[in-house]
Amino acid sequence: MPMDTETKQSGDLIFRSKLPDIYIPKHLPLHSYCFENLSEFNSRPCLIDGANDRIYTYAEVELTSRKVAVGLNKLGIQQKDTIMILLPNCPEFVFAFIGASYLGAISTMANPLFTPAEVVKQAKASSAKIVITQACFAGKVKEYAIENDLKVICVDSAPEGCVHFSELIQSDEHEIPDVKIQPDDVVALPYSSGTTGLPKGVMLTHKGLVTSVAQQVDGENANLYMHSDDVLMCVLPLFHIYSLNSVLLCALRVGAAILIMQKFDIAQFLELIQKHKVTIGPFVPPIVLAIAKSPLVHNYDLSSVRTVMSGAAPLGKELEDAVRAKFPNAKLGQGYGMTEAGPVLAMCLAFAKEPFDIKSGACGTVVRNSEMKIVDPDTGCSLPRNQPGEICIRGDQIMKGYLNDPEATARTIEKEGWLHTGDIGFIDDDDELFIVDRLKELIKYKGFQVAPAELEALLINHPDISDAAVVPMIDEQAGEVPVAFVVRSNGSTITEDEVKDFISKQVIFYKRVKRVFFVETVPKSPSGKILRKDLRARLAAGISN
Ligand SMILES: CC(C)(COP(=O)(O)OP(=O)(O)OC[C@H]1O[C@@H](n2cnc3c(N)ncnc32)[C@H](O)[C@@H]1OP(=O)(O)O)[C@@H](O)C(=O)NCCC(=O)NCCSC(=O)/C=C/c1ccc(O)cc1
Repeated sequence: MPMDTETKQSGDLIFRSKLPDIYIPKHLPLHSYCFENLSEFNSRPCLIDGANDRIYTYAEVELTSRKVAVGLNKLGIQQKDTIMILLPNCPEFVFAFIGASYLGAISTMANPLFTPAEVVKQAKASSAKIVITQACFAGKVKEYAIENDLKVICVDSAPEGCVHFSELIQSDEHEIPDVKIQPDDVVALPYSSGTTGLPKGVMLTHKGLVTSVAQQVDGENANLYMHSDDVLMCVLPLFHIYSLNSVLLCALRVGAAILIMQKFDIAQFLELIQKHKVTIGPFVPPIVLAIAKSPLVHNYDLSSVRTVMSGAAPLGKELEDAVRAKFPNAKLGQGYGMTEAGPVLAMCLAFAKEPFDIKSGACGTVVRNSEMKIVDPDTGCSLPRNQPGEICIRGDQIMKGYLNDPEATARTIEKEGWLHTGDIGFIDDDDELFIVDRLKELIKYKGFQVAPAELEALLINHPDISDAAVVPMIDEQAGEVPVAFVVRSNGSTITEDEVKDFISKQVIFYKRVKRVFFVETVPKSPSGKILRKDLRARLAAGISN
């Protein structure tokens, strides 16, 4: 029976899920919640390492994670300390994250392909006490580790001065310290720039992540139905919240198998789907595009796949339709997430155990045990159905705030608990959410965040550049790429290639500036805010140098 999904509360029009609220055991620490039903699937596969077919059962994963907790503790990690996980997808990522949770410690995750400066910035900002990485990335933190007495743990081999991960696992799991974890304690600290500014530590709590996972996979009619016979493709990086939450944590909760792939390669990807009979594919639009375009797809049997989910960036209707044909037995739909929102705000109801009809182009319906409103960005007034405005969400799943940044937190979460997403969308007559635009500055390259402010700060550091603004440019492969509008210093003849090289040396590949446009001035509001809309309009109109 569909329930009333729209209510009025102190002048606000509030939208809720079509699914009834459920009981969520939000008093449990994240690991206890994930492993609550462990006895039902102890001997089932939990992690499958796609690189070598090694299988870790649920019992093994739980035990290893507890041993790692003790091992970390022996290296000095205590409750509320932060560890940095600087790893591509691999079983050790999971052991480290869950192990830290057992200790009441916090994991901050970073892309191992970050430049040394980017890694050190996050390690410093998060006060990480240990870095867990691969030997080939250890050099990125070597100097910082020596200067700050940080321990570096490597999962493969241990270069001089590093500890081998296997040492952590040698501990006796019974020596786990008896910590009292509060629901509001932080467990994960991903970095995101939110609606404006530089990347900030997003404090996600035990209660927040338990709530988010429950909103997806718990309840009689789960919104994102999965079970212990499912095999999830884990190709999206676990260092971002999409994969960490909607793949790893959701799968652990229901006892599904997680097929780990370290790097996306279309042939290997299709091979792994066929070989391990993957049933659920949480993807992003560039992967959907690769599947839609690859002639290899016809050589593989993809009939095991029953759910194809796309998130982290908008998926065009044509692409959605094109990929539908490739998965004969799959339901295709979108989820909508944002790191700060815990992350899932809306989920496709065609994925429910008792599915609903959905429209292509929608990014789901607001999750249960949660409230959504659409507000006029100018007046702050809430808007009715079919009228686009800023999407706001309220619920136990949202972040506790930004680490050490109460001002940015206050700008993002209102006193009444509403989190502002910076995305513009509307809810239609069938409760489906459609995103149509973005208020926030963020650029999304294949679902990776690029903060314009970060690149602008680097650009104006160059002596030949007096001002700069960075905005997204539409790109078929990546969705968006960062491009820069640059004001040369007096007399400077700096070229586009010189500017690009200057940035490339300092940032990870997806933050590289793809085009540079030289301008006389950067358009700004009277208060000095860059008028990004004007620059985006100039790009759309076709600018040339
Ligand atoms: C798998 C993708 C789609 C494609 O990968 P790719 O084909 O390797 O292309 P890339 O452009 O990413 O990487 C290419 C470059 O990186 C290099 N590279 C690449 N991985 C390697 C490597 N492991 N070693 C070494 N070199 C490498 C590669 O060599 C190459 O370098 P270069 O040739 O110099 O450009 C990749 O872009 C990707 O993982 N994107 C997704 C990012 C992501 O997870 N975002 C989520 C953010 S959080 C969020 O928005 C939440 C939303 C949400 C929504 C719904 C929900 O339910 C929940 C949440």
